Amino acid sequence: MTARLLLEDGTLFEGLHFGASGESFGEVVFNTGMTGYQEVLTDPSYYGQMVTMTYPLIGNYGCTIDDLESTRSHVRGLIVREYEPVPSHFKSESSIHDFLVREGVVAIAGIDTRQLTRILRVHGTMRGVITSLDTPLEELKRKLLDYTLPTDQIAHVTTKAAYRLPGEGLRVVLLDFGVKMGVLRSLRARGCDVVVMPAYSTAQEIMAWGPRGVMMSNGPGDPADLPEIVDTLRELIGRVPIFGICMGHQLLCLARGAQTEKLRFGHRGVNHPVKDLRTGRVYMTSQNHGYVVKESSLQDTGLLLTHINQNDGTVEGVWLKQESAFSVQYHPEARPGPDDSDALFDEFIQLMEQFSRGGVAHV
Ligand SMILES: NC(=O)CC[C@H](N)C(=O)O
Repeated sequence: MTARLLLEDGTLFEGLHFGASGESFGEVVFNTGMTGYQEVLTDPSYYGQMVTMTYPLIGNYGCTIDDLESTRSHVRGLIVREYEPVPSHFKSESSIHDFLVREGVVAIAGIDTRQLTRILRVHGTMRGVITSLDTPLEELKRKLLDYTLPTDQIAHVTTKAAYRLPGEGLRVVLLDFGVKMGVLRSLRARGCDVVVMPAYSTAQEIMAWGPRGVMMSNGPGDPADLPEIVDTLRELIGRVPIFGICMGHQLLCLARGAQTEKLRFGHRGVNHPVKDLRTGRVYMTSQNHGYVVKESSLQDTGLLLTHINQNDGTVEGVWLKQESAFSVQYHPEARPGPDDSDALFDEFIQLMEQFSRGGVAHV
């Protein structure tokens, strides 16, 4: 069975169909991880995107409940060089094909993913459509040009109601913009009493839980589309320690008056080198973002630049010392990816403890 991938610049790839049948539109992005396809498929930050994996063989170790980053898949499509229908791993519970069928994700294999990635690197991420149907090419082109990328992604992935994951340790409110299980796991591994709250919770609702700290999660879409959340954050900064990851980092910076912009092709993969400017150490990090904080806009915001990307020099972390808030553009929860930066969660715990010793009232 064949499938086609059409890009908005008119490039057409013909390949083999696998996964769910149908026609699916989204923003085409690439991920450079050798492994981690299931975490990518279930990371809510990919909501509305179609992902091509640059590693040429996908599906060889199958799928397992242990590798889920949320309860379902959020990508609009998967594009691979070769997919393996018969997985080989002791933990595998299903093939990637069966997983994609269950999740309704249309996929295409057998195309030159290096060529596709080069197109995206040169011209930037763009809209695309994967189809297993016989739609005439001209009609497909028209439909693709009519397709607009969503702007309300967070509404689709945030929790509808607050819920608590009880723990013996410090209470943390986690603002859910599309949280990955890895972030929750990292907090719970440190005993935190986690309250997960909807993205649009007010500062009053958040502080009513008496949190010792607020964690702001990863999430899909453009942070500049979320002015109400930025206003809420502005109210929280300085009242309670804050730790932001990826979308959470971008929102913290916006709340201090910095700006974000879209990268041409983003950072998605598990081997992005990041330098901690405070120590000079370089860490391998897991990343998934298309937007970035503009370094020039950090001036006069009080945000201290703490981390930069070694590949392109972009902002990877900031610190608000007086206000006990910090954030990183990358993923210390490392799902998938290296856990070099796991200690950031310990820093958050220390920050919350210090803040309490400072005797500052939370509410
Ligand atoms: N993983 C994330 O939180 C991504 C943040 C934002 N959606 C971006 O693409 O930059």
